[in-house]
Amino acid sequence: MTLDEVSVAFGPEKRRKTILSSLTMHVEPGEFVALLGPSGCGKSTVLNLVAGYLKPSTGAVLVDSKPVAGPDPQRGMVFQQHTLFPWKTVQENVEFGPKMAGQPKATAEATARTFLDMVGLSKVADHYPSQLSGGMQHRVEIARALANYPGVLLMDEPFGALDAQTRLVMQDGLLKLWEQLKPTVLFVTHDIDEAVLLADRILIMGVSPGRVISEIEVDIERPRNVRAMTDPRFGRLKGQCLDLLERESRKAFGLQDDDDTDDEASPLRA
Ligand SMILES: Nc1ncnc2c1ncn2[C@@H]1O[C@H](COP(=O)(O)OP(=O)(O)OP(=O)(O)O)[C@@H](O)[C@H]1O
Repeated sequence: MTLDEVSVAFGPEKRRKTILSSLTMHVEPGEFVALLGPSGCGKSTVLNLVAGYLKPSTGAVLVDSKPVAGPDPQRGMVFQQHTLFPWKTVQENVEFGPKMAGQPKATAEATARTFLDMVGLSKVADHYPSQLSGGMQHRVEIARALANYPGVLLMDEPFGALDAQTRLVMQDGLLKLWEQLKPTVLFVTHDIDEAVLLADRILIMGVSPGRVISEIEVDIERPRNVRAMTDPRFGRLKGQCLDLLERESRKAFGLQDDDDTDDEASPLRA
């Protein structure tokens, strides 16, 4: 997946606001990349571009070396808010995509069962979304996206609304699913721990206009689980992310940078 010199601007000509400018990033097939950045820097906009919900004002968005022309089930999106069909059961929600893709009824049902099993929800297949907890609904969302066997999984703060415990379970589950299926993942989060735990690489975005300002390789071996958080490298990587994000967040809020006089020590110089 490649975004090449992408810019996005919204609004009428006189009050046009540039959201992304000359943004370039490349994600290898099967790579797990997290996007971190201050609120409003354009993380969701990047996902919307790759999903095909939005076209760049300039530049190119390529998946499998082809320009993204519009939404495609091969690029599955999982949001923070729930988007399940409330009138369909869990099973029906998950088999919807395979059926729309033309799978025979029995095959679509089997595909849905496979993915519900993977996310540990076979027992509630005949429940309606309203009968499930928030965490369970998220697992259905993930099963629904995966049931299309997407090459690319786009996740927009998928666990942002969950309590800390449920979040750990979901992160562990996602690590396992990713190991099994190896989709390319672009994962937006505000949570530094989550980014370090899950990603192969973290892209830090800056504001005004949004662009990638730095990238951090996560050199903690896989397969991983939540215990990776106790690895000494985890703390070091977290510190690097914090330094970069703190500076960008101050900028986003229009605050003076404490380190302006000490540029040599700035992590941005690394
Ligand atoms: N359709 C639109 N029309 C006008 N402005 C938009 C539109 N979509 C996004 N924006 C603006 O683009 C900027 C970036 O939004 P985006 O949601 O991509 O940021 P983000 O980094 O994901 O933010 P957050 O972390 O708060 O979710 C914001 O200032 C937002 O108001």
